[in-house]
Amino acid sequence: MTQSRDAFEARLRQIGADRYHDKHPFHHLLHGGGCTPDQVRAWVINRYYYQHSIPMKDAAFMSRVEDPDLRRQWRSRIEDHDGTETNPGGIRRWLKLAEAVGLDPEYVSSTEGVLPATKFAVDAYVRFVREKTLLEAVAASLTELFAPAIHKNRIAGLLQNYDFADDSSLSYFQNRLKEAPKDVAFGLAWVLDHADTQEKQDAAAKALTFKTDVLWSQLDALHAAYVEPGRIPPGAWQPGTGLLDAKAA
Ligand SMILES: O=C(O)c1cc(C(=O)O)c2c(n1)C(=O)C(=O)c1cc(C(=O)O)[nH]c1-2
Repeated sequence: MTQSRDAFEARLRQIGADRYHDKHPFHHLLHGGGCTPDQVRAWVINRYYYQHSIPMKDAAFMSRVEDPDLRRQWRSRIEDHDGTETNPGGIRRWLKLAEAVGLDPEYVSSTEGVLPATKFAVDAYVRFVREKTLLEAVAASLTELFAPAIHKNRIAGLLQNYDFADDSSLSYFQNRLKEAPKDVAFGLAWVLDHADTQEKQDAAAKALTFKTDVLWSQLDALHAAYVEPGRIPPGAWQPGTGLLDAKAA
């Protein structure tokens, strides 16, 4: 049976409550101050791959949209990450964080050393958005409903626990707190408007579930490689490499 708008929204929110990556042990370690400097670096290197792929995902989405009003709404997402003449954009802000934790931003932006599972998961998200219906693509972006809470926790946890954390190094997250709410309000309303049959509601819920898997599996890979059991796959980043100091020396 097709759910009411409110019941369907509650179903989507429950997916986040059950499966969002704020529950992953790696995030508890990171936000609680339990990560070593190298574990923080590994997170920054791998998460960069997500950041660099998000605008490509949004461009893939826009390339399939025929409605100029929807494209107009969507394109600010690309500018938020890639920047404009007046805004450095999220990718540059992420590289500031990379420098603050002692990484060479050129190394990080080369995406060498990214874990294979990170690439598989993130590339699967871009492919999903390229190939599935527009409804499924927008529904997959709705994990951002749950992101402001994790960004707030992260800012507070990093400021409290790590010397590298300050307004400049954490500017990526401060900005997302301003940018994400408008995106997600639009995306949620669009999904609620367009998922008007049971079949479409099921497909949207499945897309959001898929996206929680994309996020969770990245942290599983990070945890296995750099925390427990510490099995770094061939070709992935080795602590002691890709550092700023090495470049200065
Ligand atoms: O730090 C996080 O936990 C987190 C999660 C997510 C998300 O839920 O997909 C995004 C972001 N951050 C983020 O910064 C971001 O720009 C973003 C874009 C998207 C998307 O799917 O279009 N998700 C996310």
